[in-house]
Amino acid sequence: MAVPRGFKWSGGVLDQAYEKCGQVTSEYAKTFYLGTQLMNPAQAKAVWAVYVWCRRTDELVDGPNASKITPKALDRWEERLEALFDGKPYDELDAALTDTAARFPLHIQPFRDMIEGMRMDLVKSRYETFDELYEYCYRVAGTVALMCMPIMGIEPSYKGQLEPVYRAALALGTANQLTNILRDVGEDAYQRNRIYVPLDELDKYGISEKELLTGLHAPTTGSMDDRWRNFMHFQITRARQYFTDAEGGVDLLAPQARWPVWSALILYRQILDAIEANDYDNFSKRAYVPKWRKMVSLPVAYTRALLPARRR
Ligand SMILES: CC(C)=CCC/C(C)=C/CC/C(C)=C/CC/C(C)=C/[C@@H]1[C@@H](COP(=O)(O)OP(=O)(O)O)[C@]1(C)CC/C=C(\C)CC/C=C(\C)CCC=C(C)C
Ligand SMILES: [Mn+2]
Repeated sequence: MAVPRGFKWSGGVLDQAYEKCGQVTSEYAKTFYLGTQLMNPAQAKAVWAVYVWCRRTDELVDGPNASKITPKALDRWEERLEALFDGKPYDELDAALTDTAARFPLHIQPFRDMIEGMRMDLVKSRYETFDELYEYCYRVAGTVALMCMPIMGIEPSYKGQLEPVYRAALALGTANQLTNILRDVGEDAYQRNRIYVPLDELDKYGISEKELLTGLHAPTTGSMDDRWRNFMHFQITRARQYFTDAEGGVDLLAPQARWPVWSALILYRQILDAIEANDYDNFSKRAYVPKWRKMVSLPVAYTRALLPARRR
């Protein structure tokens, strides 16, 4: 709900707004939420505010009202973004992000870029090449890394270039989104007529667009077609490479950010293992990481966060 002109966002109202952001994060993204528990309270609240803005942005094109969303609605959402960075939030959840942007050196551009990624979803349902897909991954996921970096911070004793750290951060966003895409191939094709995997790569493996839209089970056995297995093996190898590229940057983050980021990295990467374990059937099965495996991964992530690479 919009607030009256001139309303002052302060104290209790802001506390409530952040509390709501925390609730939404814990409900929709338990692992991210858990990760924020190791940060100091100001950082945790800031990540919740960013999370909620990202979730609301994604909901515009993927949520229950998605079929009614027009480019105009995204223009309006972008105006709200500009206003909230200008200190004039529209509602209390926006106000939490306004406050976050005043406390941390957030830049507005990754937020704008994410909206641009959602605009792509409104008009584009096929990607010809990996370069095109990479651009989409940057917009909807690499941007998340850029939004979070100023909140998480860099290891204080690190005196090197920032570029490798940011490269690693972008790699993690890309890896996560490629993983999302590989997990959801069937759902995206059947329910949304969307194909994110590059068409020229499908073609290289002798797979047509039409086959992908109907599912690639072998007609006699019902198991996966070998062309699809080989194609998926290639896609998974590339996604794993992005996770590996991200690893090098985690030790360069401020100590309290390392555990959450290792957790996100290790847990998301396991979705790729789960796709393999399903014999690459991402048409009739949804790859997921069981709760017990998540629980085992958290101490592993913690140990990695404590031990820099050279002592691991
Ligand atoms: C040096 C180094 C490695 C630094 C780390 C930098 C960093 C913090 C990277 C985080 C990268 C990250 C978590 C990316 C999220 C990617 C993602 C899941 C994007 C989703 C897009 C669209 O997906 P789709 O519609 O295909 O999928 P669904 O079926 O809808 O899931 C998004 C949904 C875009 C919106 C993103 C979010 C809602 C998640 C935002 C998350 C945070 C702000 C929390 C990050 C916090 C921690 C602790 C990592
Ligand atoms: Mn989505």
